[in-house]
Amino acid sequence: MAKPVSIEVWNPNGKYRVVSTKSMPGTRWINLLVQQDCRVEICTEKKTILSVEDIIALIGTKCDGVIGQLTEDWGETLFSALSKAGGKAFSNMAVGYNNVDVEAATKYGVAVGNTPGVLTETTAELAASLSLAASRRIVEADGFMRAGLYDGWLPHLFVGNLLKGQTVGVIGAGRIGSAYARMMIEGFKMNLIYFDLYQATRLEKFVTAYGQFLKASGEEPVTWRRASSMDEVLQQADVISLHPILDKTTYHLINKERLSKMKKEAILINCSRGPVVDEEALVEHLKQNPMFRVGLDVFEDEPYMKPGLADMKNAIVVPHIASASKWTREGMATLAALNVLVCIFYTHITHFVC
Ligand SMILES: NC(=O)c1ccc[n+]([C@@H]2O[C@H](COP(=O)([O-])OP(=O)(O)OC[C@H]3O[C@@H](n4cnc5c(N)ncnc54)[C@H](O)[C@@H]3O)[C@@H](O)[C@H]2O)c1
Ligand SMILES: O=C(O)[C@H](O)CO
Repeated sequence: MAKPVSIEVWNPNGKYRVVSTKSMPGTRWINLLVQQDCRVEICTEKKTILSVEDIIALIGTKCDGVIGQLTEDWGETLFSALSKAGGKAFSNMAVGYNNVDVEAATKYGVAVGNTPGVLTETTAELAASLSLAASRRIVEADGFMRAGLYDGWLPHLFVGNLLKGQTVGVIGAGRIGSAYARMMIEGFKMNLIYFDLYQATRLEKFVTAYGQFLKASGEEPVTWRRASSMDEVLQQADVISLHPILDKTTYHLINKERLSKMKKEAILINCSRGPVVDEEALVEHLKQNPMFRVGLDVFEDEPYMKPGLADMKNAIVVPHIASASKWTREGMATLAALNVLVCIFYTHITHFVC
């Protein structure tokens, strides 16, 4: 018998039972569920990452739908438990769903949802922030000031890279990759090179039009190029940002060999998923190339960092906060609740991951 898990309950007499494995920002998502006659149970256990056993205890013997988190392992065991409890719906509160086995969900008749779109700009803004922080060495310089080491202006003090006129490389030019590219092009007049399995037509049209606008204003126009291989991006770009999904094709997409193809003073940003980068190889590369810089929001063995990474001055590390704006997090919670409601009321839906 699994240990009971502490919960908070809304609308105790609701007809449908919906469980959220975490408290989520705002109340709109709770109100939406309550208005549709759901009893909402929110896990209040003081534990950041719930185990499969904890979630089985939360699901119990009757559960119509669950809102879960990217830190949880939604595979065969949980979908089988949810299905046994009469559950028809699961939504990840995330756009990435590499923690969800969609095939297993389909086998047990549970529809799966995710939360795309509402986090696009917020995530792209963090990638842009990390790009700026890395190029102008902001975190290093902040540490230097706080340590009381500043004793006057010097021509060589914290010299970084100018972004204007340089090339931004985007790997995975989907929603977030394209939004990031626009920020870097519009904001800093960078040229674009990108690699994706599909053509990013809207992005290309935007850069063409912006280039024409700049030219008409007497400025140097920006340019774009769709690379035929990822290596072209690695060799040519000054700042490279990773935005693909995590799957078999993108696991360790950046490895020792590929790092060696990048410019010595390049900047690498990862706001996608940790395992897209071979983090051990990255630590070694950072040690060998002090002018190479990285900005990381995600880690291979999250929440841990590979040995040595925390000591590297040329690395900026933040704890998976790319989608962490109030508007976005409330939007993700609302979308996750709507996903579950749609699946409870339209039971023929099997999956609609976007
Ligand atoms: N750090 C965070 O907090 C955070 C926030 C949001 C999203 N994410 C991650 O970002 C990912 C992308 O989100 P999105 O909304 O832009 O998704 P999206 O589906 O719009 O974009 C992903 C792009 O990657 C491309 N792609 C897939 N395989 C590829 C490959 N092998 N090589 C090159 N490109 C490839 C796809 O064609 C697509 O254009 C999510 O799956 C998630 O893992 C992280
Ligand atoms: O995939 C996602 O949505 C992020 O990692 C968290 O917002």
